[in-house]
Amino acid sequence: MGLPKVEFTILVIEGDGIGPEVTNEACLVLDQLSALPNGRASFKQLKRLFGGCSIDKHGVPVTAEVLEEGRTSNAILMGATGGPKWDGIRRGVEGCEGGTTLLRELTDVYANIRPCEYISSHVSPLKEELVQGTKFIVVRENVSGAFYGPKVEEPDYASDLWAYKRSEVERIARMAAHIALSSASPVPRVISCDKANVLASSRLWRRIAEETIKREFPQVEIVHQLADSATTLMMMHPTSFNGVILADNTFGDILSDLAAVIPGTLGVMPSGCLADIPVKKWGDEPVKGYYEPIHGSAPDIAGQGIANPVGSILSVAMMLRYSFGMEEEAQAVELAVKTTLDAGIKTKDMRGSSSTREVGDQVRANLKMLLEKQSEYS
Ligand SMILES: NC(=O)C1=CN([C@@H]2O[C@H](COP(=O)(O)OP(=O)(O)OC[C@H]3O[C@@H](n4cnc5c(N)ncnc54)[C@H](O)[C@@H]3O)[C@@H](O)[C@H]2O)C=CC1
Ligand SMILES: CC(C)CC(=O)C(=O)O
Repeated sequence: MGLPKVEFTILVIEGDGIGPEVTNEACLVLDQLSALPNGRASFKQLKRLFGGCSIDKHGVPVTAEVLEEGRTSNAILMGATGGPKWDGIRRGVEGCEGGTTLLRELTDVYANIRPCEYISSHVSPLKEELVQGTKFIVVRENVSGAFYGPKVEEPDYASDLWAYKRSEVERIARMAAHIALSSASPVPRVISCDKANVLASSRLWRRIAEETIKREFPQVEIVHQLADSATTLMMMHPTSFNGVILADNTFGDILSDLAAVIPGTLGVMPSGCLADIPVKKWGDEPVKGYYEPIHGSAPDIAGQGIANPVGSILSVAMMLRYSFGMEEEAQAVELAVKTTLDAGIKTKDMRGSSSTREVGDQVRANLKMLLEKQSEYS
């Protein structure tokens, strides 16, 4: 008899629009891993309302009970929230987006890790020779800056305070250096993007990021790039960003969505928000993480069964790696996705004709074979 499985509790927030469709495929991957006779972990899923569906039922985007489950669970898997129905409710934490920022803040998931790798499927609007070989990871500060500063919202005046403290920049710079030294990054290099020519918060950002990385990670190169010209360079020479892009909450959000042009669709981009440096190996204390595809609720395609579940499934791979130290399982999920896409099983956004469910089914069929092979050799 093998060792008893470790049970992890996952708060699952399917959310709105395509959220439930893509999250369902990712949850089935977790079920598949839980059911493995010789697997090392099982995943208890708490499916809860959040965002627009919670507003409709409870009048708030997130209830106190769900926030508490977010705080106490080992990890969170999120679909996406929001949509035109709730666009009018956006002040404070009353709206869908406010619920999301509140949960991020409460769980202190300060580092949003957003990998971008070129997947050859000929849907990138950029020339193949430009995008080939692109591999970078955006490390975005996730719980401060303009998203969180006090807001003034009057009929004829509005403002958002875009502020950073030394400690906030230090910890995200450490995370960026850590990721730059991991196997996720092709080179030990951090490209920090800011607007130090204009914004005071960016000047602090640049100075502290540079000091922290030079002092604590001398083996990591740090370079700086203004965030506006970074957008042009990213489209003209994507591989010049290979390594880690470090950016604050606002610039990181924009640069990582822009990065979706490289694979050619938002639908394949995963992300993880971490509350600490990732788990090094299986058995270490889990690191709290909040995982979600980077896309939104895509109301234009919701309910049609054509949403791409790849970003959500790859977010589960990130959860396995970064929160639980399950590297072999994470790699198996990633390979199962790659094999599925290489075989032409793709949704419409990748010029395929498969449904969300067909892509998910094929990923799980491939994963089954890969896990069986892994267990033969272990
Ligand atoms: N984390 C979250 O909950 C986020 C929520 N949102 C919310 O989502 C709503 C819609 O926002 P948009 O700006 O339209 O961004 P979006 O990411 O939902 O959609 C942008 C475009 O990408 C396509 N797309 C997105 N995900 C896809 C997938 N998995 N498969 C195939 N195509 C996909 C959509 O069809 C659309 O044409 C808004 O209410 C926004 O606030 C936006 C970003 C993040
Ligand atoms: C709070 C989110 C809905 C905004 C967003 O686009 C993000 O941070 O990913």
